Amino acid sequence: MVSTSGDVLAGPSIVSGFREDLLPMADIVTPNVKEASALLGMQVATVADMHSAAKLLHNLGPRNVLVKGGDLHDSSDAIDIFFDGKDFYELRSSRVKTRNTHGTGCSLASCIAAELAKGSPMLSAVKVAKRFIETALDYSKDLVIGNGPQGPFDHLLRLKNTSCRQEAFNPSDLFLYAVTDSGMNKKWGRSITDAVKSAIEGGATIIQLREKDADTGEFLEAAQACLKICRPHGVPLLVNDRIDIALACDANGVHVGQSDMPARVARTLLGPEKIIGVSCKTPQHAQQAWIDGADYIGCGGVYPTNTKANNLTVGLDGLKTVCLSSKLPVVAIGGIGISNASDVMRLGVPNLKGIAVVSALFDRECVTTETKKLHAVLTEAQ
Ligand SMILES: Cc1ncc(COP(=O)(O)OP(=O)(O)O)c(N)n1
Ligand SMILES: Cc1ncsc1CCOP(=O)(O)O
Repeated sequence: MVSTSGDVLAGPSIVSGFREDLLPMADIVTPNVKEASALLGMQVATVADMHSAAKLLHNLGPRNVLVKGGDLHDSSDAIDIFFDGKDFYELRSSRVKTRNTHGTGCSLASCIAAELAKGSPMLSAVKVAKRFIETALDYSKDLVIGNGPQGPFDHLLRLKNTSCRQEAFNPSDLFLYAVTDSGMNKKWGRSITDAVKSAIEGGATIIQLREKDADTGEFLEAAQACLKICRPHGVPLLVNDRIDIALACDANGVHVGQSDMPARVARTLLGPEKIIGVSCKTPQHAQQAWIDGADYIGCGGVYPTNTKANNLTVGLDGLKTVCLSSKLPVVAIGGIGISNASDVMRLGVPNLKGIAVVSALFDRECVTTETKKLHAVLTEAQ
């Protein structure tokens, strides 16, 4: 109805057609703030207005409403308000600085439709679409095409040669998740790079650097060296807690806890392509992680552990409850090793994708041997 550039594309008769005929039939309506203003005859200029507009538009009949706030430039994030008639969700993505925004609304709506056709629930479809648009905007932000105030963005990025870009997150990478510990490596007289090399040799599918004692310079150097080991094997490397280190070395992503940098802020800082994991002990944590744009959650301690002091044990029941409430893939953590890994994997919840382990790999003499053994147990339990 009103393009991102502000051009009015539909006159009054079309607006009333929308209100009276189309909206009552729609599963979702996705107006930008100018379109919401035109449909409702009110000014929609703040996030609070977007909430009111979503509710008023919902009263016109569509099952779901997404009011898009990309044109509200006073926020550093692009904030959209999703309303399903019951709950409001504030969906954020980082604002990509570019003039190439022509076609974003149509692409977002098409992407939602495609996700729905694949069987996704509405809110998941909206979230996937929003991430896709953010990625495409970032991908095409520097294109120079035409002379107008706005340029087109390139939504065919996935069809192009993207070898220089990071691979999308694959939940099956969570299968055997090795989390390093500087104290344990010191105890066994090995460097962090040797520890990572050995874990990969044994079959670890993703690595997290959890270096609680390292100072910043030392941590960065270790992360850079570990990346050189991980990349050729296609094993993602995540950094525990330290968004700055992940950014500085261009790691694949981060893992954050409930008292660390919120995942929503981490997403803004890291952009759409990096992997973000969040520690969750409750369904509420899991719901928030999903809203905040995380890629997976780590749930535990499943069993008591000496590796993390004062850590609450949630047990297999707690793990199952979190998995069942989570829309994101889950990796179990805490006290897991060869003797109990199959009990965890046989929990019977499809989004439980693997186990994350510290001491069962690194508080051992031979990391490669222990990783191989654990890999075999997991494979058997699949
Ligand atoms: C995969 C995974 N899950 C959970 C954690 C725990 O993270 P956090 O709660 O931030 O605690 P610390 O690791 O920082 O002590 C994790 N690291 N990895
Ligand atoms: C970091 C962390 N978060 C929850 S439990 C835990 C420690 C896991 O270590 P281990 O595998 O040695 O029990």
